[in-house]
Amino acid sequence: MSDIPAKPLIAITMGDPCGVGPEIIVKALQQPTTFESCIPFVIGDRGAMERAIKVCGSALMLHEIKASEDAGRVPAGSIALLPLSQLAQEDLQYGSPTTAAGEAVYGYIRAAARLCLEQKVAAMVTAPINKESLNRAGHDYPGHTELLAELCRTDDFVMMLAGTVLRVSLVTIHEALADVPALVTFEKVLKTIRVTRDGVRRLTAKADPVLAVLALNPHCGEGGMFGSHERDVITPAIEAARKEGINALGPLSADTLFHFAQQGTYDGVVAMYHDQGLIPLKMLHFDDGVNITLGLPIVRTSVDHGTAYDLAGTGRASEQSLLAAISMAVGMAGNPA
Ligand SMILES: NC(=O)C1=CN([C@@H]2O[C@H](COP(=O)(O)OP(=O)(O)OC[C@H]3O[C@@H](n4cnc5c(N)ncnc54)[C@H](O)[C@@H]3O)[C@@H](O)[C@H]2O)C=CC1
Ligand SMILES: NCC(=O)COP(=O)(O)O
Repeated sequence: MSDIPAKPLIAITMGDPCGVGPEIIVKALQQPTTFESCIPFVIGDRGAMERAIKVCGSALMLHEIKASEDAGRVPAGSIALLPLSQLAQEDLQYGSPTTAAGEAVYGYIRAAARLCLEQKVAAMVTAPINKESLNRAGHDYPGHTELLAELCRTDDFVMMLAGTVLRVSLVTIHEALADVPALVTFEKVLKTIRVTRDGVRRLTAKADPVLAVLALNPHCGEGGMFGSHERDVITPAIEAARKEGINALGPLSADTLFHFAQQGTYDGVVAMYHDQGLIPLKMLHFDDGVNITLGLPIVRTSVDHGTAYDLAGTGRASEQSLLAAISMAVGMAGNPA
């Protein structure tokens, strides 16, 4: 029997205390509509959240809770906060994350994942972190995605960014461009197609979504003149996926594909590397884009942007992507895989 109440409990991790995370959380939780579909609470730091409330000129109060199940009992007009750190002033300097901040951030993510795995909350939504400070604190992960995959003990995870029109998943994520070709293997392409198909089914309720699989090289390698990944790796992976009944098409040239994808021709796009997929995604969906980790046994969504140090402390960062991430998490939690 799960402890999750009728309205889903959503754990929001505060992210880097030196970035815009705390502010966009306050701005999102200021909107009464956020509470219509879920019970959100924040896992983070009191000092950072109090400062964010001031920065945003908000009338919200902080209400500390001791356990996730208390989140539904906080008075209206409050933010439920599960405090997991007590950072010092020097760890709260905008734009200058410290090792202590990196350690705190790690604690928020771990705690949220554990609550999801124990089914005490329906989903976790993450505010942006600084990956360098996470690593400086001794946690050697390129981002939330890989950390969560390890906590959930799975290798079959995929990063997808989704907006109202485009959904793009990535075969390789945070890798130096020079390393990408060696990492685009038959197994990784096939796994990404499979996990993307399952994810798109869950997001769209379409039984047989159409997936466009991108080439790695210009003009799909131009018959081998500009590379052989299309012939040797990507086409065989698409063929294997099609034999499994997955409606995957390609390889398709990345330069033209997004023109058609933005017209709604495909239900999902499988890109070979980070910027190939995320530049068009953010061109179209910077405001409403959501980062989703597919393939986990838990629901995790996130904003599509980073710590935005240039805006931290101004109250000007947009909360739209966080609102979309909360809404997506609520939808996914109500529509199990
Ligand atoms: N999910 C996560 O935890 C993510 C973390 N990052 C981390 O964030 C840090 C900074 O990364 P950047 O590449 O500079 O990307 P960034 O997204 O932080 O900033 C890029 C540009 O977008 C603007 N921007 C970002 N969020 C905004 C918002 N909510 N409203 C209005 N404008 C916004 C910034 O002001 C900046 O001009 C890095 O340490 C990176 O690893 C980046 C992406 C996702
Ligand atoms: N570019 C997307 C990104 O950096 C998000 O990474 P993660 O922290 O969600 O793994």
